[in-house]
Amino acid sequence: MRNKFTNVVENKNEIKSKIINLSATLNLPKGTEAFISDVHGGYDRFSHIMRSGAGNISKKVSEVFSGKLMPINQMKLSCLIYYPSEVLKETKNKITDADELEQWYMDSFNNLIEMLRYVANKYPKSLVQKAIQPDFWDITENLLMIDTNFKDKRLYYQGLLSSIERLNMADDFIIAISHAIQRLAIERIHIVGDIYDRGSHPDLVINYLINHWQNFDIQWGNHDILWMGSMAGSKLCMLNLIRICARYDNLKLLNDAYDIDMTSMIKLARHSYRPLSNFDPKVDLTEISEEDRITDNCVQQAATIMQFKLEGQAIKRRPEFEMNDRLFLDKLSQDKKSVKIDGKDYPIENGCFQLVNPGNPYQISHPEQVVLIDLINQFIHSTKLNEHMWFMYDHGSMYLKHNGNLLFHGCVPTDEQGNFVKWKIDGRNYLGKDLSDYFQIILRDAMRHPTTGDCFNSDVLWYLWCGKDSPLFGKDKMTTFERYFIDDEELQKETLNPFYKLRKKEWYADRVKDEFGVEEEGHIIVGHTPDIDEENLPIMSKGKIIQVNGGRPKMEHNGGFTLLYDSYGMQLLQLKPFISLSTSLKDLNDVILKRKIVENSVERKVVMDTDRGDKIKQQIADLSAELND
Ligand SMILES: O=P(O)(O)OC[C@H]1O[C@](O)(COP(=O)(O)O)[C@@H](O)[C@@H]1O
Ligand SMILES: [Mn+2]
Repeated sequence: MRNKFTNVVENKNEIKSKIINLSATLNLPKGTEAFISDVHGGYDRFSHIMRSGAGNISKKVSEVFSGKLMPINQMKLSCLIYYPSEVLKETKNKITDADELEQWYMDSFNNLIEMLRYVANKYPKSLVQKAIQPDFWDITENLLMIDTNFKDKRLYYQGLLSSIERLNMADDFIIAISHAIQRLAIERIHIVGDIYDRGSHPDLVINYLINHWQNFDIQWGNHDILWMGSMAGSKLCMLNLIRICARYDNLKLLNDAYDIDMTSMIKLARHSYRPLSNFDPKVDLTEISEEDRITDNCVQQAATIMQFKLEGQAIKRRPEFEMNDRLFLDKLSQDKKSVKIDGKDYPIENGCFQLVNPGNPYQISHPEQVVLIDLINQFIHSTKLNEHMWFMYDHGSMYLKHNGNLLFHGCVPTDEQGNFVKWKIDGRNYLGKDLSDYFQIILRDAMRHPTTGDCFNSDVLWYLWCGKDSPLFGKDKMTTFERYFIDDEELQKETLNPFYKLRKKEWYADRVKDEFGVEEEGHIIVGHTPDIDEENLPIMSKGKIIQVNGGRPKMEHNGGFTLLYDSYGMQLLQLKPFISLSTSLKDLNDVILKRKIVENSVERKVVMDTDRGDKIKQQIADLSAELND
């Protein structure tokens, strides 16, 4: 008969076994973290990086199969893991002989299970189970546990595999195992900003994260702010966003992904503007229709002019932003063919100021106002946009401290001497960490209370996009006007904040680390600036600051840099440029061009040394206290 005493003992045993499991987890090797940034809507490339475990899968394949598989077959196995459905389809087309195909399935099963066993050994069983499609868990668990060195077990193992084939589950099983390997190859993914703009599918990047990754975080980039700000009702964020969408032939994205109907804008643009060469979309013009080119071109003009008008109003409303040098519409000559800057006249190339009223140049015309109201209301109310932007908010921050490292997209605004710059706003000075915290509070408030009026929050979010003391922008000015209309490189130049020179100095890196409370061994990991060359190497101040970046789409020499941080240390990976999925499959293209060790751990790092380890230790302490009650 059960009594109270038996229950207490059982309960205590349960607590004890939890403590034992948690303590064992503390000694597992630290999981691999991947840092990537500046995705810029390039979904295919992003998915290619994710599927390859940011380069970690081919590394692990070679660890497991060196000496057993030829390099070309290792590469084939990696590709099967990255793109199981595509490779399966291609293989079935290529191999027509039934026995040969069966052999291929057998080899693939064996190799995949071996890989799964290898990547799973860092995780407790519960996490491995989470990574595997539920209906395949039982079989997978059995296959993982079997030691094929024993003859009986080998027969059992082969039996399982042939039943999978016989029951026509082979393809689904291969796909499920490959996905599980993809997931387990990286424990946590950090996206160091700029998921949005320029590329055509930031929405798919977010959907991918929603569906695939439990473990990731986002540090917002300047471009992400445009999207979150638009949802919060900032018309300036929205106009910049629309201008960039038109500039990269992505207007369709607004309708397809976010149900935002651009008809009113397109009508106004096509009615009031004629195509001009400086507004042609920045894509291969032979790949888009003439209709789309004209629409992109005219919408870009309409959005640009409305942007300059509303910017003028904001600059005048907020003298504390110190952006008077961004006022141009009141400096146009009467015929609008030149502009006076610092007392000098510059000819305007391809002007489009027909909707600018010389008597009141920053005034929005009535037809423009109608379009603005229509669009901003759609942005605020788009269900999908709200879902994605809250997702960005909930998983994101201005900066993050994780496992001893500090992550942010841009910079800490600094003067030439290395002192953090004070930004005076609302009667207070903010600098360094406080400045970033301040922007985060404003963003949260703005998103919670969307409003289309010319409010303070919206103005601050626009400043975060392009103001000189914005930690996400990190440049002295955004020369959009000059770059569209004035053929003068000097005027078009945007100068980086001194942070970017100083970050090569160790003393300065230490100053930033101190400001954010980062420990001695910690690193600072940033994104944002894509220009990597001899002058600007990605590993700075003896590895204290590391630059990751997605590179520019289709750049031939630079596919960007990602960083892996595993139990053995940190490695910076230079990626091959991503051309397209079909090229990668055809050429069996891996992602990595070069690897560079940033740091080797003296001792292999284990979960105990990580933030997750701290949480587990706390859980153990709580359970132990319960035991002693
Ligand atoms: O490449 P585009 O479309 O001309 O955009 C250039 C603008 O983008 C910016 O570089 C900001 O974008 P990034 O954050 O990707 O650098 C501005 O400084 C610049 O004015
Ligand atoms: Mn950026």
